[in-house]
Amino acid sequence: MAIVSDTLMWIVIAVAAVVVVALVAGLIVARNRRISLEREREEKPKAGRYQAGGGIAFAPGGEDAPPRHPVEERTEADGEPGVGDDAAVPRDAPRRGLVDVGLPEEQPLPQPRQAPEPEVPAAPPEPEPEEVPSAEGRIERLRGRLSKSRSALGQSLLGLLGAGDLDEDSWQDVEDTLLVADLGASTTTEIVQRLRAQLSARGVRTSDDARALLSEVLTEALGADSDRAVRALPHTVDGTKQPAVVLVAGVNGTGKTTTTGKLARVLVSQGRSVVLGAADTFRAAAADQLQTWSQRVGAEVVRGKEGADPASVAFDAVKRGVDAQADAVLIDTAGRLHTKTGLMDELGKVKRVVEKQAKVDEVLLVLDATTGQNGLAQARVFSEVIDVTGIVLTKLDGTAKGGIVFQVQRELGVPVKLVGLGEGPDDLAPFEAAAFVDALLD
Ligand SMILES: Nc1nc2c(ncn2[C@@H]2O[C@H](COP(=O)(O)OP(=O)(O)OP(=O)(O)O)[C@@H](O)[C@H]2O)c(=O)[nH]1
Repeated sequence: MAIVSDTLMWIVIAVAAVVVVALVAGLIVARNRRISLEREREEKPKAGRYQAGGGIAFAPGGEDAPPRHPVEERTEADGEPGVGDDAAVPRDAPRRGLVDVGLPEEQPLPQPRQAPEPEVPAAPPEPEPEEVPSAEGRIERLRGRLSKSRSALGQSLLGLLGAGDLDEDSWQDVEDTLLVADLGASTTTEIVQRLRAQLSARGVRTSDDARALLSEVLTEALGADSDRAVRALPHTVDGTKQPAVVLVAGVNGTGKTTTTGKLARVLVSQGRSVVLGAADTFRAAAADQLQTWSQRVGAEVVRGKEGADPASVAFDAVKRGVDAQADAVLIDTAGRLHTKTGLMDELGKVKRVVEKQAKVDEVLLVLDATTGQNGLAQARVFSEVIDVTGIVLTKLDGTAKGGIVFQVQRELGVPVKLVGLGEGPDDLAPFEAAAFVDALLD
């Protein structure tokens, strides 16, 4: 009897031990599973091979954060969710699911006024910013205005290349065409070499092929991806808003004042506040001309007495811009021959004096496209004195020498940022390599 009860007791103990072991093992497995799931969840966002396709878009701070998933801004037009979307309800679905939206806090109803407020004299109406055509519109204009350059460069090149196999004489003609259009010797040699290599490699036979090749080679020679943004927007220094300072320089009559006025017009039309500095104190008419522009576009102008030190006028303009928290200060300087050392020194001084209180963000050298090779000599000297950051090529509407763009950029390493296409207030366009080449070849 005792033996039977002992055996029973051992069986019970063994079963209990097996149950305890099974429970512990089960707990450990369950715990491990949970941990591994959490790890998986932690590691997901690393997305190892993810490569962003485009640059980060920035916007000025201080604005209300947009809703996290603004349905109306989703780009999927075909009902498929895009990258980054949650399981989006397609645009064309009859009903969207529930979306959490923030409700505006209850506002107290406006109380009727007890007593009429004292009358405040009405402020004079703000001058309406004049409407400025879009960049696309300007490029269209560029197409139209470049007719002369077109016949000189694009059409002759297309005629030559589209003719099929080229002999040495024909290549000589291609070279001459590029030289006549002011592309300069080194750019011409480089372009011809590339054309020769590609023409046979690609087996170019039709005029469409020739056009595509020419367009590619010329666009590349212009540096399609150069940074051509004009630094004319404000920035912050030690928490304080600083206007962008733009210095406009060049030889006499290239179009500095006109370009300064046109640029101010574009900025003001985009809601920017602009102070113009009339640092051309040689010619009273120049300051008057800038003042007229300022009235026309709704910008403030700072000018000195005739014959005043241009550096001090420029200094005052920047000071005014800083004090008034303007967005940009555009300083128009007097025309000067690059060969006159004294005048070039004076220009260097203007920049140095301005920099005592604010960095000069953009130094625009205005070149007259009709002056061809001479423009290059000017650009070199100006660049040495004031460290040019961008070129404005004016009067492209009246020249067959648009090719100077290639040379200036190549030799100075400074991008052409703007082009002048006429005397009108809207005849200033951004320079875009592909569009420019298109305009040459169309
Ligand atoms: N066709 C054409 N004319 C232009 C263009 N830009 C300026 N002009 C004209 O060129 C002339 C000289 O322009 P300004 O702006 O006075 O030149 P500036 O460089 O300020 O002259 P200075 O102060 O004397 O050195 C004016 O008649 C302008 O209307 C352009 O892109 N195309």
